[in-house]
Amino acid sequence: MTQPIQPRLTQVFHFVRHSYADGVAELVYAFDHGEELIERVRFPAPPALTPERKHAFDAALKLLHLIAGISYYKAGVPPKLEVADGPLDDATADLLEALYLHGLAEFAYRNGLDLRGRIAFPRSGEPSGKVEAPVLHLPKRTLVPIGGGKDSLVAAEAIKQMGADAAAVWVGNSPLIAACAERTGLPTLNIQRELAPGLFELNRLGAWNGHIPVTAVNSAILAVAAVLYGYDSIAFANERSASAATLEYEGQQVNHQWSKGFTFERLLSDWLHTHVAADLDYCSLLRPYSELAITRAFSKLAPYFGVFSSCNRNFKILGPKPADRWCGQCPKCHFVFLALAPFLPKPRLLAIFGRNVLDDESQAAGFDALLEYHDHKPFECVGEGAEARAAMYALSQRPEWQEDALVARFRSEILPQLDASRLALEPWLQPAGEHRVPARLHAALAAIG
Ligand SMILES: CC(=O)N[C@H]1[C@@H](OP(=O)(O)OP(=O)(O)OC[C@H]2O[C@@H](n3ccc(=O)[nH]c3=O)[C@H](O)[C@@H]2O)O[C@H](CO)[C@@H](O)[C@@H]1O[C@H](C)C(=O)N[C@@H](C)C(=O)N[C@@H](CCC(=O)O)C(=O)O
Ligand SMILES: Nc1ncnc2c1ncn2[C@@H]1O[C@H](COP(=O)(O)OP(=O)(O)OP(=O)(O)O)[C@@H](O)[C@H]1O
Repeated sequence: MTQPIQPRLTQVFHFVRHSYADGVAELVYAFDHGEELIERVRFPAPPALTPERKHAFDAALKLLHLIAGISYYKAGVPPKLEVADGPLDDATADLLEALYLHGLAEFAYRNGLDLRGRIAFPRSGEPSGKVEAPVLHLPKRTLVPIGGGKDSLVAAEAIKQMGADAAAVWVGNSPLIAACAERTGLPTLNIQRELAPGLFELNRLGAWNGHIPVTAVNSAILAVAAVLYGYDSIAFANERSASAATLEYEGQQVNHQWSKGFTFERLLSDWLHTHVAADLDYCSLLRPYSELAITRAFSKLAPYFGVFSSCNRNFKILGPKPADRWCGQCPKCHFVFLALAPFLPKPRLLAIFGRNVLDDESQAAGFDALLEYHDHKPFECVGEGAEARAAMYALSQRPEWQEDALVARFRSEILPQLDASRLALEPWLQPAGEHRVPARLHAALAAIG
């Protein structure tokens, strides 16, 4: 019998092989000479792959193998990476090294590790990355990923408003996401993802564990899906605030949401244009918008109020799910409550959450972190500190909120220490900054503002 492997003591992480047959992709990894770790991604009702798309499909699948490996690599972070397929061109290695370094920055920070200089994918020395991949004449339709929260529903409604041909797509088996996707009224596509069971065993044996950039994994899965089913665009719902770091540590920015940020969006969209198809666009429809602009847009989408949730406790793979859609205790519950409050009648908001989080003194520390008051922003998908302060300030000026415990505390204790000229809500509602939304979807972008 082979001895179980001690992940933290391993020397090499192997990208062993990947394959695809009958709608099932198998992604295989191993540490040293340990047992194979096999992740499976299941694409429902797969159409036959046309010969014109085969090359693009293989390239997208290979990237998925390399990106999804991050869940397993992090268990041991060994010094060497080996790719059985052979070394990578520079553009591919650059993309992966950026993803593994920055996408695991929170993981490294919280585990007291420094991954700088440690992550090197084997390189062939081939520059590539400049020449466009062939045009595949993909059908003009859009995959709209649904995450169960407000952001993707705002994006889905904007796409519907412009009358674009689109499907609501999600990865995994969350019934909550399924209910949101169905509520959009768009055709749906549900892709299943099974992590290698061996990962949970490695965790039990004391593997390194922590946050991974899951949006990158979902993005790579959807790139494969776009080629397989025929979609020319993938329109995520990643907001402008996602590019802002959670904290800075020894000169390195640590961003919980790195793979939701604009740097990753640019890297992946360029890579897809040069390695998969010149007419496959990857973008975020919400990139120019702050969280507050998005919550304002969402406040008009009442049909979703009874089905959506941004509370990530709903989306755990293992263990029990919370009894309520909103746990009311976590940073996401705190932030979404606060960010919706300026735009919804108070009774409506309390009905969504089933409680008044801002009138609960036991949640003070959580809100302080959101406001970056005596703490840094939480490691979660929440807006910028200045954005949270603007929302809290707006509530502190409104009679219906002023007396609630945490708003009253803000008025008396925190507000006197702030520069009042920087607390206006209005500037946060204006679109700003770069985006990668292709021209044919610009009408959807405009529908949000
Ligand atoms: C749902 C959640 O927040 N999970 C994070 C949590 O995981 P936990 O151990 O409490 O339970 P499970 O989710 O059931 O995971 C079990 C173990 O499986 C491994 N794992 C899971 C998914 C995956 O894609 N890769 C994995 O390796 C991992 O070892 C788990 O322990 O804590 C974990 C450790 O900090 C996080 O890794 C789990 O986060 C999930 C990957 C996840 O889906 N998180 C999203 C809700 C999330 O954080 N989204 C970010 C997007 C950031 C980005 O750049 O993409 C956001 O919304 O800001
Ligand atoms: N399981 C999933 N399958 C496909 N896409 C997903 C999944 N989970 C999240 N996403 C997508 O990743 C992006 C970021 O997710 P995020 O959780 O920020 O959005 P959300 O769930 O729509 O909104 P909220 O910020 O309220 O949680 C969104 O485009 C979302 O649709």
